[in-house]
Amino acid sequence: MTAAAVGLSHSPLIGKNDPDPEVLVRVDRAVEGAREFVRAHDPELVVLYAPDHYNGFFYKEMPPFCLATEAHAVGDFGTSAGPLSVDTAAARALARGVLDRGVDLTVSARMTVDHGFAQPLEVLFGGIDKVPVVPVFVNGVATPLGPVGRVRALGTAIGRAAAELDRRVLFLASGGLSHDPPVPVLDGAPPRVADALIEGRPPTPEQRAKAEQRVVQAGRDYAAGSTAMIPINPAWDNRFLDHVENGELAEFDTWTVEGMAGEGGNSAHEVRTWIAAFASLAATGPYDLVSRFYEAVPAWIAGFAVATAKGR
Ligand SMILES: O=C(O)/C=C/c1cccc(O)c1O
Ligand SMILES: [Fe+2]
Repeated sequence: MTAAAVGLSHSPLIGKNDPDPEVLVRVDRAVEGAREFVRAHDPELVVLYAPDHYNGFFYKEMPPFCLATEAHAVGDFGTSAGPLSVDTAAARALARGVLDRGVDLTVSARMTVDHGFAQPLEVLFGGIDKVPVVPVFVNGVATPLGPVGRVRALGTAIGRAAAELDRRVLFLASGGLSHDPPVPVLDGAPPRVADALIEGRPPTPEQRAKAEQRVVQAGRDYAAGSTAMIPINPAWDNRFLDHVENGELAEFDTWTVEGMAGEGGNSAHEVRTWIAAFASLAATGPYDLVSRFYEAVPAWIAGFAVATAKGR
């Protein structure tokens, strides 16, 4: 089996609240490098690990992970709406393989996903329906969260199961690194907000537009430094990338939920997608990092990273 991995930060503020042109040039160059890497790998299957931001998963039932045998995107923040081209047979095989290896997994036969899934597919493949994909939701937003070691176990089990498919696979992670966007929190939320987070009633277009405008404004405030949000933490982000580069994934088992939020902000847990993807690649054999890019981009509320790796 030939396997590769890409880690890619997402931000719904890309194109809506952009940083200085020289930052954009550096990011674009890194993203184009990832596109070339993916083109050269020419994956027959993409296993996409991404979080959700209360568009598909709600507190009525909030699984730590969920693998989809079918999925459609809501089209938030201007990303595409509609079905992803899920490889249902491969998804079922991976779900079976994960459960057989003793890792509990929720399966969805109709998963709703947001920009966390749609953006990396658009950026790397030109659309949400261009490549056979198995979407895997990894909760990185809605506390309480379990130990990071369980994410690594999930990624390892998926990697081993994927190896049995005997296809060229790309493990793709969407999210992170350090960042603290104004995603609502259930704890202490006013009853109307709590009800929305629990029940997940679809917002009206007006409600969605208002919520998205709030995030855009937060990006402006973050960039201006006039905010109480936890700052982007380049030292923490680079420590994270060092461990990924060196294949020291077991190190993340010692990281705590509280420590990660304290150092990297409440959405730093999105790095769980990276841990899952690189654990999947590591489960197929030793890997080498091919490229690594990092830049703190407050306008996007993102410790923005792009990394590519392939099995030896
Ligand atoms: O409000 C949301 O749905 C998400 C916002 C956001 C902002 C910046 C970086 C991210 O990873 C996000 O999900
Ligand atoms: Fe996010």
